[in-house]
Amino acid sequence: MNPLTATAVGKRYRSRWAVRDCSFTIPEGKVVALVGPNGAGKSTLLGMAAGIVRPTTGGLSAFGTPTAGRTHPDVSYLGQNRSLYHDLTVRELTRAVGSMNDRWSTDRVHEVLGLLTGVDHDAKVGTLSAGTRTQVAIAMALGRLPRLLLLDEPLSDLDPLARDETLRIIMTEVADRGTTVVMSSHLLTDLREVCDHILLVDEGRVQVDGDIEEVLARHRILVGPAADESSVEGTLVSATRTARQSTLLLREAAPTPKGWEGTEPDLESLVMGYLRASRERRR
Ligand SMILES: Nc1ncnc2c1ncn2[C@@H]1O[C@H](COP(=O)(O)OP(=O)(O)OP(=O)(O)O)[C@@H](O)[C@H]1O
Repeated sequence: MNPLTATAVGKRYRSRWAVRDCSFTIPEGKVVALVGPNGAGKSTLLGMAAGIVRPTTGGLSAFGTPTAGRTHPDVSYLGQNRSLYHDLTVRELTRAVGSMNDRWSTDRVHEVLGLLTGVDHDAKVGTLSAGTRTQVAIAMALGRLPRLLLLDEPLSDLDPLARDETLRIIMTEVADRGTTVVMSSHLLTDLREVCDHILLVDEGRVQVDGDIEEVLARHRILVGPAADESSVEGTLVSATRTARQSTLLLREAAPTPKGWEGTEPDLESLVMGYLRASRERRR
């Protein structure tokens, strides 16, 4: 059973669609980079996957069960607001969250916290830095022993060292337990380290969905003379142009024409190309 399947799912807030007609399947054991510009619908999608946001149309299912209205027992979700009890100490929080979950491992929480630098178990959660709070929240999410972990911008308020620690914890979780992870972030270099699947959304719709290596191999960056774009074949995603030179991101490009230089994009240039296209469309 796939950890997550979306079938024509949509969410409308008043007259505006935040997510529209999204269909995709996340295969088991994948680490998925959920990327897209601000306001693309990433948090809304994750909220629906966690059963916290109710879809307007279509639906999502986790391990074959519709997610609307409740979080599947095999799913852990870390929202952007982190939702922790600030008046409890880390130790008390671990006990409190444990008492709310049927399946729970305090040992797993301690194991994760033990890998992090300087988390004081007797400190009140509200006194921790935002970055440490995020790490504590990830430890709580892992304490539920999830088979699917949904993380909404888990790296956003972490310094480089804390980001590295957190990515290692996620990688260890995937390697040891085969957990499927869907993680939204704008930090593409960090995502590239851990993710093997990309889901790129823009204006609420899925633009790119697939294994990162395969997706990159389906795209080309061509650099060549601005006056000679007619010789280029393929689906143009976006372009940057100067008076003399064009840089094009293409999908399903034909062989590189004479006078042009063709390379496979890296994740950053691929996503940048799609974001640029999105900005152009909005203009
Ligand atoms: N509770 C809400 N009520 C009304 N509109 C909302 C609500 N939540 C999200 N939206 C709108 O839905 C759209 C998608 O928002 P969402 O937060 O899902 O995007 P995002 O891709 O996560 O953005 P970011 O990268 O900035 O976090 C935005 O236009 C946002 O303003």
